[in-house]
Amino acid sequence: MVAAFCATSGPAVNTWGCARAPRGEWVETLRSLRTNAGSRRVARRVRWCRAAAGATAAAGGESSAETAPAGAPRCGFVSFLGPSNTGKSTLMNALVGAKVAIVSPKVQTTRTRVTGIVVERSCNAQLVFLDTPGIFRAKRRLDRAMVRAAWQSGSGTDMVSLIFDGREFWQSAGKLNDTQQEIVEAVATRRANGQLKAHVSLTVNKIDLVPEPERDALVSRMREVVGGQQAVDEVFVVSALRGTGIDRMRRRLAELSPVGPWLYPEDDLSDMPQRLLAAEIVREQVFLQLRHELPYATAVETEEWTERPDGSVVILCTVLVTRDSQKGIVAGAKGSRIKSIGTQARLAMERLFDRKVHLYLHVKSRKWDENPAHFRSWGLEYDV
Ligand SMILES: Nc1nc2c(ncn2[C@@H]2O[C@H](COP(=O)(O)OP(=O)(O)OP(=O)(O)O)[C@@H](O)[C@H]2O)c(=O)[nH]1
Repeated sequence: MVAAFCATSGPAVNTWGCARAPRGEWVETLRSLRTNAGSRRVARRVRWCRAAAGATAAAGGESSAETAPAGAPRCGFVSFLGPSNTGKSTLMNALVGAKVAIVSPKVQTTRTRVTGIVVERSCNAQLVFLDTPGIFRAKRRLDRAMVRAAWQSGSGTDMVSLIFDGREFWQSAGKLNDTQQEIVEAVATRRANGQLKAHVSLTVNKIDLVPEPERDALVSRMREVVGGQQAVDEVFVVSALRGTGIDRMRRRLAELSPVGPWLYPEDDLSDMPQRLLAAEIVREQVFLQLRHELPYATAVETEEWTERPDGSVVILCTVLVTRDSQKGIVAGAKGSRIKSIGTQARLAMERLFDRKVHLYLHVKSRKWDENPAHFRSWGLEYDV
């Protein structure tokens, strides 16, 4: 039994709040490139991109930055690492100036590595951000795969930024929680034994949720507990949601980027394939609209993508749950919820793809979480 719903095209609305209009060339580039290679492939991919572009500068940020001739182009890869729900995706969207990663108040929203690309003119630098799944104590197979992908994403990038929640740190009276502690210790160990050569920064996010008079003391305390463990080179204090500290952070990361040619066309915002972006947009709406009713193992895949002569596109996405009984939760009474998910997702797609979209949604039950092919399609490893 399949529940189906079609959201036909209406007037495009800016539900994404993009700071920069998406462009046709971007969509073309998205089609021709795939980012979500397995996590071990991140380092290889960075090297391959550099070799393909004829770059000569070595990764490692600061040293090459110091010796660079003024005005030389730079290109830096930055990966984010942090506990769930600390605002990594929101931060990447803020740095890129466009919505390329989905965001929800639910933990573990990000399942795969998402790339965001931006040019920082002041340094003639292109920055490529890798947003990763949050780190948490993983028991289930999908969770384990996500956490593994997050840990591995730092290998081979020029910079790693640990994203911690400032309010949480403030509420715990200046103590790191277990996950933060684990991350700091792992980074310090990897740096000490030479496994991690990247520049490491700590980003204290959600500073808007910390009362103003307390902020300086909080950041000093964070520097103390983290810097004292030889884990980080620099601290950024930001509110990704409000945009505070974002320009400064982007500029500094650009200054630290190695000298070398840009690896993507100037207007590119991401190199995720369109089909994957479409599925992510639907998944965001499923997360936002189901909230606490969301079945754990919900996934979305794009089954069809058909271009029409009038320039519009027909997209068929399937929302996958693992049990028949969960289909009704996603569909809602008389299909009202899936209809609303479809409407919001379509509007977001029209904004992002800059064209009319006819979106069809199906809800199916399938044991997708036991299928290695699904994991691979998201760049995750399947363990047995
Ligand atoms: N007040 C406030 N909220 C924020 C800020 N940054 C992110 N948030 C909120 O925090 C929640 C989680 O944000 P995400 O960007 O999805 O967090 P994430 O770290 O990518 O989450 P995972 O995918 O679970 O790892 C969302 O509700 C955001 O709106 C911030 O600077 N201030």
